[in-house]
Amino acid sequence: MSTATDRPGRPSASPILTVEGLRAHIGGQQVVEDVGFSVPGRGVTALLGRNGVGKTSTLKAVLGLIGRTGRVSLGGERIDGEATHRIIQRGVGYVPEDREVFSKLTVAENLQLAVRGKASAERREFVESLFPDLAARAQQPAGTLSGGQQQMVALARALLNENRVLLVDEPTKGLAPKVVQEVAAALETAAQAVPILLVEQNLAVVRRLAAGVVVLSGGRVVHRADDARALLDDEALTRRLLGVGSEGHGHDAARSPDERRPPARGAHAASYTRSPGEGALP
Ligand SMILES: Nc1ncnc2c1ncn2[C@@H]1O[C@H](COP(=O)(O)OP(=O)(O)OP(=O)(O)O)[C@@H](O)[C@H]1O
Repeated sequence: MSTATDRPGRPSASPILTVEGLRAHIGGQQVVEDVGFSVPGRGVTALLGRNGVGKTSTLKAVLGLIGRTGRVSLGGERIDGEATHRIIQRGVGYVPEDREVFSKLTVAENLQLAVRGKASAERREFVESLFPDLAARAQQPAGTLSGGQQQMVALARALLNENRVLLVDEPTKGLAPKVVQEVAAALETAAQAVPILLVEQNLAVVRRLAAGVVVLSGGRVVHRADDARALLDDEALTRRLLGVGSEGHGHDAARSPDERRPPARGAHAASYTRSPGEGALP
């Protein structure tokens, strides 16, 4: 069933996903400790933090892919008691960090396998307009695609379904600067149709896409704000929370003409966890 939050141009701002007191463990190790935040019913919310602070684990805990306790609500209804496949059926789309395409299957087969029920013609057209390259490569084995093209397949799979929220884990990781911009553009358009919780290490992409921001450290939320740019504009705070300054990482096109400056060398590819800087963990 389609929902108001799921239709392009008709989003809702009330929280679609709420997480309270979330704790999760992997092999006996506590990796998420008392995490709480909410994802508004529109736009992109960034989940940030240095390497190993629990971002991926938080997404997996929401989906019930790892052992967890706490409350997870989708559109006000508890889903933490449900199995992962039910949570996904309810409309929580997941684009994992490693993309997980079926390499021997074609692009078309990868997309067909992912669709729950039947995608509407409107939705197929929306996805095709976002990723025209995939239609041209429909019969190509997914394993022969570039990393960027595989990322497009992973995003297309999630977008073909009528999800109420998407959890997208490091979609630009390892991609060339030009492809990073293509993936960011696709996410920007996708976010008009479905709210996104985005784990992303490229701060230029965060600046371009994110409205709200949640920062983790040591499995806990250490910063939460409705305005991601307020964090990124605060050089000292960004350095303290993420270990790298935001200077030179900003998406130039997103700045006013007065603010524009030549990008720092490697700015588009820069990620905060690759250059830890001198900031201490808060
Ligand atoms: N399969 C696993 N087995 C054991 N420990 C794990 C496993 N996966 C993650 N961890 C540990 O859980 C903690 C959180 O990892 P997680 O991948 O959630 O962090 P992250 O913030 O997403 O990191 P990154 O930015 O590097 O992807 C880390 O200490 C990590 O070593």
